[in-house]
Amino acid sequence: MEYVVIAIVIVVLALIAGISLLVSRGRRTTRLDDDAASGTTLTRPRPPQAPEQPSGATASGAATADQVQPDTVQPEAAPEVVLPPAEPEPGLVFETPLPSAGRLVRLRSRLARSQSSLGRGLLTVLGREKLTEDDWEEVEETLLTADVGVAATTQIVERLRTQSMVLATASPAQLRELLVRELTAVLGPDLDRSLAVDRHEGKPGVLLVVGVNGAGKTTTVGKIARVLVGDGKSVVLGAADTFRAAAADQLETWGERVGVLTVRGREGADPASVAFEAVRTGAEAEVDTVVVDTAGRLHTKAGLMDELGKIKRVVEKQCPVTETLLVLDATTGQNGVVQARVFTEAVEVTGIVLTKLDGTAKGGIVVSVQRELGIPVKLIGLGEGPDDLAPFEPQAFAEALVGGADADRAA
Ligand SMILES: Nc1nc2c(ncn2[C@@H]2O[C@H](COP(=O)(O)OP(=O)(O)OP(=O)(O)O)[C@@H](O)[C@H]2O)c(=O)[nH]1
Repeated sequence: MEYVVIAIVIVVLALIAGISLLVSRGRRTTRLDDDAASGTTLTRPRPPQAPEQPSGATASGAATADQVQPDTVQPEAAPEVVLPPAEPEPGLVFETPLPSAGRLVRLRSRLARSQSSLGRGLLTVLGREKLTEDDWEEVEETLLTADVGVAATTQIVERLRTQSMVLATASPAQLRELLVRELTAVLGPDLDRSLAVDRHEGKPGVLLVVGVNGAGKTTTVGKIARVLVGDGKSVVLGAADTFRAAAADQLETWGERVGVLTVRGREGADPASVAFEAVRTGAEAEVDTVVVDTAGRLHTKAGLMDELGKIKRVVEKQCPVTETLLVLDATTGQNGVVQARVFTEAVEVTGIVLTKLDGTAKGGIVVSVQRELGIPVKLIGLGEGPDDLAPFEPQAFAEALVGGADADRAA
């Protein structure tokens, strides 16, 4: 009799284990409300099933944490439980973006609008046989129209003027080379543009992303996640823009595509608590980087300072904020720089992301933004595609603006 009872218990347990395995496999995301601070929910994509995963596809560290561990010890008397194969869920194969190095070169044709107005404009004038005062004025005007700014324009014109003799005899290729050199010089080639996103002293790097709504902030956070995953890092995203519910959905979708966990708040939740939770989760999962998106409502400067200051203070109870990126829309020109200043006064910005450079002929804005704010441009947005975000490289950028035989073909 005892044996019969034991056998029944074993069969029941085996069935329960089988059913729970099926349920967890079928889910697209895992809700972790119990783990979360009040007002916060976490979702993470299910790790891809081995047979569906293309070679090279990987999930970042956090996403693998909830993999189901079926009980491997089978009691002798238990009958075999045959589970039907898990239904493959469409769209759940994680993407592995290419590493970020060299992206600007690959995307240089996106700067075609700036290239034709700035680069070609300058080459046309400087290619003239003998440069008159009118020609120099044209050079100046071309640079100013491209938003290079007065100080840098003066510097470039002065330096070019001292090389008039060289210009007079230069071949088109030499002219391009000279122009690339002068543009590179005003782009701050020696500025440190590395992103402080690595783990340090046993804690993840924390990247705070701030900026005016509509500048492309949430999109940029999603693209940054892809850059980091492409560069082999594990990432957790924090959707601390709780002002607009769609922003969190948007971010979650970006995260899901590359197997990155997103920590989000319920609508209207305290942004600082979401940021705190994201960093706590990232620290526990021992990921490399936690990227936190923030709301950018430009209500009052005091309000903005309070909100960003609180997020930073609360986050830093666990880990220091290692990088604060300000997202700016390149198409807003000087207006954008004025708005940017408010953010730089509210929080210590360590780098600029200039978005929508593909949609403007004013590529010179990189120069003026850096000079006016005294902060290096670290990343540039060159389109709406998921991998249209590139690390900023002064020389490659100057080359793209001036154009060469290859660049002309690509454009
Ligand atoms: N052409 C182009 N469009 C971009 C770029 N970056 C972002 N965008 C677009 O800009 C629009 C606004 O982007 P969001 O990420 O929603 O802007 P946001 O700043 O987060 O706005 P909120 O979520 O309201 O705070 C979207 O249509 C993006 O696709 C870029 O580099 N080039």
